[in-house]
Formats: sequence, C-alpha cells, structure tokens
Amino acid sequence: MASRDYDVIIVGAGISGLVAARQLAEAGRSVLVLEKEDAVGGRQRTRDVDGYLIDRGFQLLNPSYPSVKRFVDIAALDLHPFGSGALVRDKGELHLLAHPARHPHHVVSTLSNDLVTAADIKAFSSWFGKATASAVRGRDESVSIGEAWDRAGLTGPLRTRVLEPFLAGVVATDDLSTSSSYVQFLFRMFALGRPSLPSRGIQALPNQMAATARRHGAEIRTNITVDSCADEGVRISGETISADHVIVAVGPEALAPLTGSEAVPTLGLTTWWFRGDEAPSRSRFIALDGDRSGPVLNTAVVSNVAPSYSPDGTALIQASALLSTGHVTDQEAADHTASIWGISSADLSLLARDDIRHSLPEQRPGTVRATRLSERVFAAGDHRATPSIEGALSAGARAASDVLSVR
Ligand SMILES: Cc1cc2nc3c(=O)[nH]c(=O)nc-3n(C[C@H](O)[C@H](O)[C@H](O)COP(=O)(O)OP(=O)(O)OC[C@H]3O[C@@H](n4cnc5c(N)ncnc54)[C@H](O)[C@@H]3O)c2cc1C
Repeated sequence: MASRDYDVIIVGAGISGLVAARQLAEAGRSVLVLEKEDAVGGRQRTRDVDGYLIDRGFQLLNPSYPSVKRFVDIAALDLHPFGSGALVRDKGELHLLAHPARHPHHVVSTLSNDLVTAADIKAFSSWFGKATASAVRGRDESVSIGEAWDRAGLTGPLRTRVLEPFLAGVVATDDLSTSSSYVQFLFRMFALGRPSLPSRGIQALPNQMAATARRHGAEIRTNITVDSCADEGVRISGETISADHVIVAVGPEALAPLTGSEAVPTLGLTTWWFRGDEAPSRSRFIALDGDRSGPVLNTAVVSNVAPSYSPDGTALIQASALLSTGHVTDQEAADHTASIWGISSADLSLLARDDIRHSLPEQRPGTVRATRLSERVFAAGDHRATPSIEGALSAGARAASDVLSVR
C-alpha cells in the first residue's frame, strides 16, 4: 500500500469519533480527527448564558451504561444524580413515583395513588421479565414497545399517564414505534444507575474524551468540514488527505450526504431553559404531565440536582417537548411548565431555547445499520447502535476494533 498521510482519519468529534480516536491511538495508529464545528462534542455541547450552564438539549448521563464504565473517568465528571422515579401531575395534583429500594421513605406515597394499579404492576413485570429473558438470549424480539405493552396487558394509568410521557422524552417520539428490546435495555439501565449531570455541563464528557484521545497521541482539528469520504481518504475543499482507513462518525443526518449510504430517519426535540428567582419545588425528580394537557413532556429543576448550573442560587428549570408537536411558542411552553409545577408563568423568564431537529436516530424493532461502508470506510455514531450515549460510545469502539482487525 502506498504511503498515506495517516493510518486512520475520523470524521466527527462527537463522543463516538472520540472514543474511536482514543482506541486507535492507544493501539499505536496515527489518527487525525476532523470536526466541522469550533469545538468537540457534537450533540453534547454546553454554553454559558448569563452565568447559567445551558446544555444543548436536556441530556442525562447514566453511569451504569457499560461503555461509560469502560471508557469514561466517571469520578472526574463529578456527577449529580436525579431522583430515581418521577413526579407526575395527575388530575391537578403532583404525585411522586419513586424507586422503592433507592427511596424507601417514599414507598407509601408511591403506592397510594391511582397511577399505580396491581394489574399494571403485574403486566409491567411480565413485559420486563420477558424482555430481559430475550435480551439475555441475545434476541431482538422485533416488536414495537406499543405492541409489547399491549401483549403484556399493560393498558392502565401506569402506561398512559407515566411510562408513555416519560418514554417519549427519552426516545423523542410518542408513537410507541421504538424497539421493545431497546426500551427494555433503557429501563434496565435506569434500574441499575441514576441518570446524572456532570457539574460542568454535559460537554464535560466529550471534553474529557478529547483530552484522553490527545494524551494517547490523536490529533484533533476543529473548524474543518469534510466534503466526502472514500477508500483513499477524505476530501476537503478540493484537497485529499489520505489514510489507510476512514471512520465516518457524523450524526445520523450527515452520513448519507458524505458517503452516499442510506439516509437515517431522525427525531427532534425542543428544550426550553427558564430562570426563576426561586425554585418551584425542592425536588430532584423529573416531573411529567400525566394529564398531557400541553406540549411539555418533562420538566426538572436542574439547579436542585446540579447547583453549579446556576451562578447565584436562583433556579434553572428545563422543559422539553417533541419537535413533531409542531411549533410551540415560548409562552405556551412557559404556561405549561408553570402549570406542571403549580406556579405562575410570570415566575419564569426564558434564558434559552434549542430546537434540535436531528436529536436522535429512529430505533424501530430489528434496526440493523451497516458499519462497513466500503473496503476501507467504516461508520460510527449512535445511529449504528442505539440512540444514546451508550450507543455512540459502543459504535465508536466497534469501528475502532473493526479497523484494527483488518489485515
Ligand atoms: C436533545 C437531546 C437529548 C439527548 N438526551 C440524551 C440522554 O438523556 N441520554 C443519552 O444517553 N443520550 C442522549 N442524547 C443522545 C446523545 O447526545 C447522542 O447519542 C450522542 O451525543 C451522539 O454522539 P455521536 O458522536 O454519535 O454523534 P454527534 O454528537 O452528532 O457527533 C457527530 C459530529 O460530526 C460532526 N460532523 C458532521 N458532519 C461533518 C463533516 N462533514 N465534517 C466534519 N465534521 C462533521 C458534527 O459537527 C459532530 O460534532 C440526546 C441528544 C439530544 C440532541
């Protein structure tokens, strides 16, 4: 093979590309990472707005994800965990449904409301047990979560007023089309670990991964847009940088234009960040609207969980909605957020709003997307695994090991 500029070029410095860079550099390969934005992170960016830490969309890191345990220095992120469970507004009142083992003092309140029925608990356990058994056998049962819950007889308020609004915020769709196996994996992770925020914002994760990759010898260049990728390398403004292998670790919407591969359908989310002089609640739990009386799916007083997100002890309150809801005005979002917390929207002032059209790739049952695109071009990114931090990291690590195993 003729001498090339690099052993491996990685396009995209989100966490998927960064974990691949680290693995390959650690194995002694010369690695160049090219990123079109002005900093690493991709979908995981954090900015300062009036001293508040504003993540680009509401994103939580679950420290129990296997790839997080493997590739991330979790202690260095100084994680602040949310409560395990949720507050649910139901017929005008807020009820707390908490994980009984983690929050034993909330067991009575968790069981003494109309949201948790014996029939629903039995049906939920039946679905979860079956799904766990099939996952252990390594099978994707290839049904949607809607169908799986129907089959299990999970039809009551636990599903319609708690699980459905909760899940919609996690998978960015409320049509229940997501793979049951993937949802089971998510719930297993929620049972094992507590979704958390790093004290310096979600971008602390890619920042840490970039520092680790650089320490192992990877070169990372920002503000460079790659125009196309092929077996001989990447093209940028008419020039080719050559490499033995290319890993395309771009987001789901960017892969097809760069490589000519099949387009990946994506789902969008909107997040609003409000400031309040006082917190509407001292709770560290996420709040859902079981009544589904407006566009907001979930809201949390983020500064109760991670006080470092606020500069001065005032409250930072997040609210998220599906982009597919159609255009939601800031006032509608504020009104609905305030009604979930039982306060006036006059107490909320808008700091920031992010409409993120390509938040997550769709994850329908049986989804398998190719990871080797041609002889020397491999794909990484969450869309090659699952729409999550776990998926992005595992896809990046897999692309690196695929490259290392090529003779
Ligand atoms: C609103 C929102 C909420 C989320 N919530 C959670 C959550 O709670 N928990 C969870 O686990 N996950 C969550 N996620 C998902 C998680 O953020 C992603 O799965 C993960 O960040 C994807 O990483 P990636 O490296 O695969 O892709 P990306 O982060 O998209 O990185 C791709 C990179 O490629 C770059 N790029 C694209 N085209 C080019 C080009 N031509 N040249 C050079 N560079 C290019 C991009 O600029 C980008 O930096 C959420 C995502 C969003 C948006």
